[in-house]
Amino acid sequence: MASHFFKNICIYGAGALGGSIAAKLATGLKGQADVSVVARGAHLASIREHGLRVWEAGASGPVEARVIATDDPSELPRQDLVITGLKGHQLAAAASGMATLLHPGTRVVMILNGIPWWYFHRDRQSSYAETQFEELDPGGALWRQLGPERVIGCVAYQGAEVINPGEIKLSNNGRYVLGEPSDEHSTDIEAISALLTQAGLNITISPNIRNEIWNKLLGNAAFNPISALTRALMSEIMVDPGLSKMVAQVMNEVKAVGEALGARFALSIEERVEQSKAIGPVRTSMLQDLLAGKSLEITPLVGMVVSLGRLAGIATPTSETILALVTQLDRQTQLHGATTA
Ligand SMILES: NC(=O)C1=CN([C@@H]2O[C@H](COP(=O)(O)OP(=O)(O)OC[C@H]3O[C@@H](n4cnc5c(N)ncnc54)[C@H](OP(=O)(O)O)[C@@H]3O)[C@@H](O)[C@H]2O)C=CC1
Ligand SMILES: CC(C)(CO)C(=O)C(=O)O
Repeated sequence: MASHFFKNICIYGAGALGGSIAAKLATGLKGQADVSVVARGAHLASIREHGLRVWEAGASGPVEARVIATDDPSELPRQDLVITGLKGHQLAAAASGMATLLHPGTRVVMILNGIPWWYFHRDRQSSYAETQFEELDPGGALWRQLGPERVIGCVAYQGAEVINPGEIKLSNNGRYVLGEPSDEHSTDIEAISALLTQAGLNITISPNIRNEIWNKLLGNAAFNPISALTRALMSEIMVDPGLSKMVAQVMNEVKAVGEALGARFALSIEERVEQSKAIGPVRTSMLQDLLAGKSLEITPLVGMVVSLGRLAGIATPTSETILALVTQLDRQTQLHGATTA
C-alpha cells in the first residue's frame, strides 16, 4: 500500500512515547525524512523553541532533536507515515486533523494500550469481524475518516514520562511490537519496521497483534486504574496484600475475556503476578495523567474489558467495580482538579 519511501513522517501526539520516537527518527534517520510532530500547549511552545529533549534511561543528559512542530496538521504536507502517540480516549477528537495528513498510501501506526477502536478489523477468526465500538470511536469518526485498513497496531513496552514541557524521560530501553490487523507479514510492515529499526528503536513484528494487546492489557487493566485510585507506584501495589490480590483478580478476568475471544496468553496469572513484582517503582501513565489533572484513558483499558466480557458472556465483577470507581475519580478530577479529588 505505502510507497516504502518515507519522505514525510508525522508523529501525531508527541507526548511521552510519541515525542521520544519523533526525536529518535529526527536524529537516527539523519535528515533522510522530514519528521514533524503535532503537539499542543506549553509542550508545543517548548518543542518549537528548544527542540525535543529526551533523557534515555540512565543517561547523564538529554538528547536534543529539532523537528517541525505544529498544532495545526493542515499546515503539514500529506504524509507517507503517521505514528500516533495519543491516548486512546483522545483519538476520536483528532480524527479530522489526522485525516488531513493522509494520501491514498499513508499507513498509520497506532501506539496504544488497551483495546483499540479497530480491534475486530480483519479478525478472520472471530464471529465479530468488523464490529465497531461506539465508546471507543463515537459516531465512527476514526473508522470513516482514517479507515481501519490503514492501521498498523503497536504495543509499547517502554516506560516514558513528559517531565517538563518539551522534555521526556525514558525509564528503560524499551521495545515496540508491530502487527497488521490481518496478521499478515506485509511489505508495508516490513518496511516500517526496517525504518524504525534504522532510527534506533527496538522493533519486532508480531504474527498475532491481538495476542500482544491482550498480554499487555493484563498489566494495564489492573495497575493503571488501581494506581490512579490509590496513587501508589506499581511496587507499592505489589507489596500490599489486598491490592496485589485485586491485581490477580483483574488479570484473571482479562484472561478469561481474551481467551473467549480467541487470544492466547504467554504466562499463567501466577507467573504474570510474579513478573509484575519485579517491575519496581513505576508510576503508570494513568497515575501521571491524574496527577497532571488530565482526563484518564479508562475506556480502552478498563471499560472494554467489561464491554467485551458482556459480548463474550464472561463476568468481570472486579473490573466493573474498578470501572465505576475510576470513572467517578476522573469526573471529580475534571470538575475540581486532582488535589481535591
Ligand atoms: N507513557 C508510558 O510509559 C506508556 C504509555 N503507553 C500507551 O501509549 C499511548 C500513548 O501514551 P503516552 O505517550 O504516555 O501519552 P501522552 O499523554 O504522554 O501523550 C499524548 C500527547 O498527545 C497530545 N494530544 C492529545 N490530543 C491532541 C490533539 N488533538 N492535538 C495535539 N496533541 C494532542 C497530548 O497533549 P496533552 O498533554 O495536552 O493532552 C500529549 O502531549 C497510550 O495509549 C498509553 O497508554 C504504553 C506503554 C507505556
Ligand atoms: C505501567 C506501564 C509502563 C507498563 O505496564 C504502562 O504501560 C503504563 O504506564 O501505561
